[in-house]
Order: sequence, then C-alpha cells, then structure tokens
Amino acid sequence: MPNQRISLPKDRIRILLLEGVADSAIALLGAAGYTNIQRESKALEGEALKAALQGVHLLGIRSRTQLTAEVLEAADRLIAVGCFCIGTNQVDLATAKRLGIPVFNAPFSNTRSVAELVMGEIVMLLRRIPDRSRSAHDGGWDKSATHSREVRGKTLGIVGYGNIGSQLSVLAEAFGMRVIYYDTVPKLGHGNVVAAASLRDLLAAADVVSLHVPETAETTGLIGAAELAAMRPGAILINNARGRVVDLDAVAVALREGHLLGAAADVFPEEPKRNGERFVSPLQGLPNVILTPHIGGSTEEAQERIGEETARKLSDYSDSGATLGAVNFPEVTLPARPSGTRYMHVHRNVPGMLAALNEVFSRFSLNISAQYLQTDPEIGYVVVDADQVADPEGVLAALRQIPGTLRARLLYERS
Ligand SMILES: NC(=O)c1ccc[n+]([C@@H]2O[C@H](COP(=O)([O-])OP(=O)(O)OC[C@H]3O[C@@H](n4cnc5c(N)ncnc54)[C@H](O)[C@@H]3O)[C@@H](O)[C@H]2O)c1
Ligand SMILES: O=C(O)CC[C@@H](O)C(=O)O
Repeated sequence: MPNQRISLPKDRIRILLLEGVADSAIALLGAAGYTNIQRESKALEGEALKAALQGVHLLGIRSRTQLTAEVLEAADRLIAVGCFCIGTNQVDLATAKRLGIPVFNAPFSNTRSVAELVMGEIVMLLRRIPDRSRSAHDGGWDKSATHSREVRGKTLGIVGYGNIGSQLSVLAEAFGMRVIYYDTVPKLGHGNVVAAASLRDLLAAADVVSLHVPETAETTGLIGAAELAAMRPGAILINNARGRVVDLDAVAVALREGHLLGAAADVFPEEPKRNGERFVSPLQGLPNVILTPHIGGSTEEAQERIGEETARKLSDYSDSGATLGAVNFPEVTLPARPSGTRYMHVHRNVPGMLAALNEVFSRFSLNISAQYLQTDPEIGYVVVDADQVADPEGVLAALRQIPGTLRARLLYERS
C-alpha cells in the first residue's frame, strides 16, 4: 500500500444511519474502513433531527425522515445522503443539489418484494380473505362463494410501468391475468401486456388497479373521487406506491357504497414515525381491506441488498468522488489512482468554470492526469487528479475561492 493520507481520516468521518438500516450496510462500511458509525432504529424530525445531524458527514435514511430545506441547510458537515429505499420524495433534492450534496438510493433492490406482495394481495382480495380470516379468528364460519373470484382471466391495470410495475406484470401474466398499463412515458411492455391510451381507459377496463408511480406534484391526488367513479363496479384498488397519490376519504366512500369490492394500502399520507406510534386511517374497519404498515419492500432479502448497495454508493463517493447512481447530481466516476492527489469541485454551471479550475492547477505547477466534468442545467461536478502531491491545502483554498463554487474537497493524496 503506498503512503496514503486522506483529506479527512476515515475514523473522523461521522456516519449516522436512521430508521433501522440493515446490518449489511454496517458490514460494508466497516470493510471500507469506516468506524465512526451511529445507527438508530427510529426516524427523527424537527429540532431533534437538526441536532443529530451536527457534525455528521454521511447520512442514511429510509422513507420516514423528512430532509427539508431547513434541515439540510442546518447540517453543518453533511457531504452525502443515502436513501436506503427506492423513493426519494422525502428529501428536498433541489436544495441538496444547491448545497452540493448528492443523494443516492437503491433503485431496484426491493422491487421484487413489492411485486410479490401485490400478487398476494390480489389473490386475497379477490377471494375476500381479509373478512373471512377476521371472522374465523372470532369464531365465525363464512363458507360461501359469493364475490369470491379466481385471478385467472381478470384484467390487472398497472399505473406506472417502471421497475415494480413491469416486474408485477410478469408475475400477473404467470397467474393468467390479462395486463394493461398506463405510463406517462413510452415503455417496453413485457409479455402480452398492452398500453392503455389514458388513465381513464385503464380505470374503465381493469378488475384490479395497482399503483406504482413515484410521489411527484403530478401524481399527488392522482386517484380521487372522479377516478374511483371511473373504475368498474366491483373493482379492487391497490396502493403500494405513496400515500399522497390516493384520496383515502374518497376510497372509503367507494368501499362503503360497494362501488369498490376491496382495497389494499401499504402507504399513507401520514405515517407513524416509529413502531408502536398510533396509526389512524379512514380505511380502518372497512370490509375487504388489507392495511399494511409500509412494508412492501421490507423483506430480509431486500433490506440486505439495499443496505449493501446504498452503503457502497456512500463509501464510493466519500472515497473517490464517484456519483454514479446519484438522483440529483451529475454522474461522474473515475477509477482511484495509486498516487497523486484527487480533488472534487461542485459549482454553479456558469461559463468559464473549467478554465478557472485549470488555472488553479497550473498556478500550483500541478500536472492534471485525469479530469472528469459533468454538468446539468444548474450545477457542474468535476473530479480532478493531479500527478503530484504539492500543497493540497493551498490548492483547496484556491479552488474554494473560484466564484460560483458550491463545494471543494481533497478526496485523497497518495505518494
Ligand atoms: N411500499 C413500499 O414499500 C415501496 C417500495 C418500493 C417503492 N415504492 C414506491 O413505488 C414507486 C415506484 O417504484 P419503481 O421502482 O417502480 O419506480 P420507477 O421509477 O421504476 O417507475 C415509476 C414509473 O411511474 C411512471 N410515472 C410517473 N408519473 C406518472 C404518472 N403521472 N402517470 C403514470 N405513470 C407515471 C414513470 O414513468 C415510471 O415508469 C417508488 O417511487 C416508491 O415511491 C414503495
Ligand atoms: O424502507 C422504507 O422505509 C421505504 C420503502 C419503500 O417505500 C421505498 O421507497 O423503497
């Protein structure tokens, strides 16, 4: 191993992991040399979150921790965020970018788990199992075929044909379902699936509607009273996407009136922050409804994969500046070099930035051996390797003085 000095020794890089991130994350970060790791089982909010973030360099969260602009701006040392899940709507991504903080996630490590849960729910709801199971637990005996149906031959309408939607379509076809989908962008349909021309067309044709869109301004309130009325009488609605996509009060009315024959919801507009906190929903107590506590992706297999994938992205970024897989940042990756110095620089995307950066290296008589710049409309991110190890503190100070600089760090120096 060559003589190596890192800008900040790994044992001084503070890592905070909230919401019960899996052991695989700790194992990966430990193997990468990070020892200063604090793991908490719960989500934090407000002042408690801000206080906990003081001095933290790398933060890991799941879906419950809300990283608002105020929280991000108060985090004095934060260099990257890892969402140990798929959704990133809990993070103010634009603010994180403006502060030079890349946000990573695990885009398909729990895809299969969600798709399997939905298949199970379709079978259970078409057979009215929730009510019969509850009745049997209470000593009842409801042996009738009324409103109990096979899955085979029914039409599944998938809203959002991305990773989960398309995985679900494969499973559903294997069960003999006819599958249609609606997505706002053109998609390659697997098997025999057919694209619906509009959301309304899908709602009018499906026996079961399953939602798999992200939470965005466009998808908030996507399914309200009008959309429910457009669904077939006796249809079933399943939401394992995000709570705000559906108007739950309207779903409760549709269930009470018998227009919908069943529903499953794994996600809710307001979710408890920790296990044991009271959960309230307008769907509680309604017939043929499955309510689950946001566990669509919560299998041991998925959590282990997510822990490893997201932790690797955080350690790669901290070690070498790689932003591959960042959801709010230009993607840059350069193989680490055995010797020399590596700097990263995040800046507003204004003309002349590369010239200004190169002038700094030339001023310090440093030979640039590799350089990788990527920009998006707002920011630029560059990783620069210099052959020599000379006055890194001076170089860093000069880089930070370039107008438009959001962040600069020395990633390593090796001789
Ligand atoms: N319940 C859980 O535990 C759980 C687990 C994983 C993911 N999720 C949620 O599921 C969502 C989907 O996950 P994914 O991995 O399939 O994401 P994805 O990005 O692969 O797919 C989302 C799809 O939705 C489409 N879309 C976006 N806006 C739309 C609109 N208005 N109408 C129709 N389609 C639209 C996109 O084009 C894309 O194809 C995630 O964003 C997350 O919020 C929940
Ligand atoms: O694990 C979680 O908290 C969220 C799971 C899921 O909603 C996701 O976005 O991956």
